[in-house]
Amino acid sequence: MARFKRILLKLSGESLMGNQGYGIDAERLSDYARQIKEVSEMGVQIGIVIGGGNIFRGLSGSQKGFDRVKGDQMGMCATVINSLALSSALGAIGVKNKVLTAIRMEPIGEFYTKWKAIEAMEAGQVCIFSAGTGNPYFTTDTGSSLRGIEIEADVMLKGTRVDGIYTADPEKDPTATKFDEISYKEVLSRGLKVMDLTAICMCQDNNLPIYVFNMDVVGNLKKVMEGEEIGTLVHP
Ligand SMILES: Nc1ncnc2c1ncn2[C@@H]1O[C@H](COP(=O)(O)OP(=O)(O)OP(=O)(O)O)[C@@H](O)[C@H]1O
Ligand SMILES: O=c1ccn([C@@H]2O[C@H](COP(=O)(O)O)[C@@H](O)[C@H]2O)c(=O)[nH]1
Repeated sequence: MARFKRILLKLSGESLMGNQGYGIDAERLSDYARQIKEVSEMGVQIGIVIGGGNIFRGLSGSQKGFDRVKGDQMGMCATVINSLALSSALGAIGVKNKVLTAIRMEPIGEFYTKWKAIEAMEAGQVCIFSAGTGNPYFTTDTGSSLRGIEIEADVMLKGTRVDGIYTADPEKDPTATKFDEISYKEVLSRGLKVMDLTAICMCQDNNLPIYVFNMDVVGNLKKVMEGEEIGTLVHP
């Protein structure tokens, strides 16, 4: 029996690079697809948002002279590329799925509405929400909180490359210690940077719990759904 009925899974674009340092690592992509299949077979309704950090981020672009809005539009297109890659990997192993886009771009994906997404998820299809919120100056973390709230997910699972939230960035500070659970308020007051603050605030305001875990370890997504405490829960 799965711990949650409907989830919003946020996947890291950066993690999709695997060890190759750029683009999409085929092995990492198929590991993600197999993990998603396992959970879909448990009867869980799944919505997914995938980042674009392996391809382009508007903020880094603007530091190199790109117009910020155009840079963010490039970043949103990057999330569409990753979404199509994930859709293809899921399709290859028999997982029915649908790419929905926050910006009209048929026939690449259908234009997102909450009702289309819910209908598809209830019919057993995995929904991949691409192009973030459709607006510049946001990130896919915020896109995830937005879609998670809209589709009335039970939880937003942030599948990343660290195994939870720490007192400081564990990739930079080896003395950082992990929280098993933490309140939204404390994430905000400590300025913890595992997710952007807009996303945390939206989840707080709309009572959407967040669970941060390491998606790069195969089998972890199923463990989370089975109730194993392998990450960090953010709640009121
Ligand atoms: N206090 C903290 N606890 C845990 N992780 C932290 C913390 N502060 C910063 N981080 C960093 O947050 C990162 C989150 O990475 P992730 O790639 O999932 O984010 P992202 O920027 O949303 O990626 P993308 O944009 O590519 O989707 C981790 O790599 C981790 O090093
Ligand atoms: O709602 C959104 C979501 C994303 N963007 C742009 O895309 C990139 C990639 O997303 P990440 O969350 O950083 O992986 C982001 O940096 C923005 O430039 C956006 O503009 N609006």
